[in-house]
Amino acid sequence: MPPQQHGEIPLLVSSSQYSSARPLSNSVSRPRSRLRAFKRWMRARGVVCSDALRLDAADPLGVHVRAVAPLREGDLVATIPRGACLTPRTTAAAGAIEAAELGGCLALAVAVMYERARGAGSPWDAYLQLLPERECVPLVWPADEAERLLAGTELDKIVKQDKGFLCEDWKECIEPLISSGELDVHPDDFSLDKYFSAKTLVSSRSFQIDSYHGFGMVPLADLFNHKTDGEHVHFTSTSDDSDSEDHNEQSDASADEQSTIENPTNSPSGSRIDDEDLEMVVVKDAKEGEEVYNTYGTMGNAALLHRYGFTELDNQYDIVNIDLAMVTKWCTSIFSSRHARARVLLWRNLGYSGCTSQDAEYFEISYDGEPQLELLILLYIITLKPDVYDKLICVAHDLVGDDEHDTIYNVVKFAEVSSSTQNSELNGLEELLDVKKLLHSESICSALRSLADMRESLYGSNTLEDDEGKLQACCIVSERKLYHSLVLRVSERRILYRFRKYASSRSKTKKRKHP
Ligand SMILES: C[S@@+](CC[C@H](N)C(=O)[O-])C[C@H]1O[C@@H](n2cnc3c(N)ncnc32)[C@H](O)[C@@H]1O
Repeated sequence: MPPQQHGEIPLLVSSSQYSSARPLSNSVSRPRSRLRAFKRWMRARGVVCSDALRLDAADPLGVHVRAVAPLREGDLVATIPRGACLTPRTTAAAGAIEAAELGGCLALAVAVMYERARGAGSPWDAYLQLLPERECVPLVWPADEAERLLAGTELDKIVKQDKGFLCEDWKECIEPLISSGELDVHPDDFSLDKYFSAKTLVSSRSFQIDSYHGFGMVPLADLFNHKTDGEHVHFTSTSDDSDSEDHNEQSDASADEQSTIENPTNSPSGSRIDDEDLEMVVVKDAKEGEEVYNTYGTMGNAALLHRYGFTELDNQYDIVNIDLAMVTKWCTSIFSSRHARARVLLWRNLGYSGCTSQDAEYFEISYDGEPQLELLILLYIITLKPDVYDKLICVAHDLVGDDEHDTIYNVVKFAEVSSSTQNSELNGLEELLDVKKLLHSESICSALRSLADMRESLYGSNTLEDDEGKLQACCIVSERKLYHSLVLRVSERRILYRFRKYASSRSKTKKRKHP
């Protein structure tokens, strides 16, 4: 078989099928009659959906929205009263949520569990009936499957960590709520399992509404599928000047602090309430018959799979990370541990660091295989000759510039002058100051290739071509977890392929110019 063109694999199904594919189990629980009931519910709750849109519940795919007439930029296609949204403020559990001082996504998950438990008695029953029991995100995949399918990927270990944190939240916040008796719910309706299910819905379909409501489920707005850089509509508020609420918000705590809508009315508890309707506005024309997409933000496949349970082929926002721990491991395979510690320390003293998340520090490799500048600088410092390093540590503080580029310019200039003077081999000022070239020396490029190999080895013994073959043979609908985990693996390994190519081409260019 000829090798695959990296970065391109054929779509296995049509793009509209791909966009809204759901496992069969969901389709069984969401027949079209539920869609009809939801439309009646929308009318009763003042939710207005333009006649130019059609809501489709195509079995076995999920709900998606289609244009039945051409849509033009600026068209208003939906209005949703804030009161129709299910939020920690609008739920009948609002008092208990406030008393327990629950906030953010946890508060919304309680609201969802509570209204689900009320069944037909809930004002959101017809809406909730339309939602899947749970979104197929890795959090709710069987543990052994998640471990096997995500091994080596950016989501490896994260799912286990998530589960740990959510179990803690449940024990600390939800169990006491059940035992307090304040909500008068059956414990089964607030079980850990139900909490996980609610969390998947919150992570995949909630929006930050405003400072009064916080996170909420926004009926109708949450029926649009996502397309990276290809959305037709934005979710917004008439009073939201910043236009910041155009996508589903994430479940991380930082999202709690995001800017919200200015509210003109005061609520009893002091917050100001905005009563203007939320809106969906067309931002890009759509043809009759086209699926109408929203955007959930620009993110790589790991984030898409983590929060929403799907991936996109050839996603330009994809990245692969190389842990600092992996860099030090590579370093100690060549130099001593003392060397590794000292060089990392100097790098830090120069004001550099990697990206951080929880307890990990890492470097990003972009979609086109380019490593983060901080990694190149660290490798430059690691590979400095001992005498240059000795001189550098004495003046490190004086070399710290206004930004990372200033600093690296100062450091490289100092290091090159130090080594060249000693060898009496100055190559001329121009050569000295070509920082980019100096950060791609043969030794640094060789380190990059070793790091690519080390990162690649995390995927196990099969090759990228093996994964590509499996992906082509896999069914997006009946093998959803396998399909999306393969897209994630393949996308990441293609980045590593480009990363290796990047390292090889840089060192070759340098060799040709300076034989
Ligand atoms: C906000 S909902 C969108 C409406 C959803 N299709 C439904 O059936 O209700 C988000 C979920 O839709 C699905 N989805 C959205 N965009 C998708 C896409 N481009 N490809 C595959 N699934 C997508 C994912 O399951 C995601 O968690």
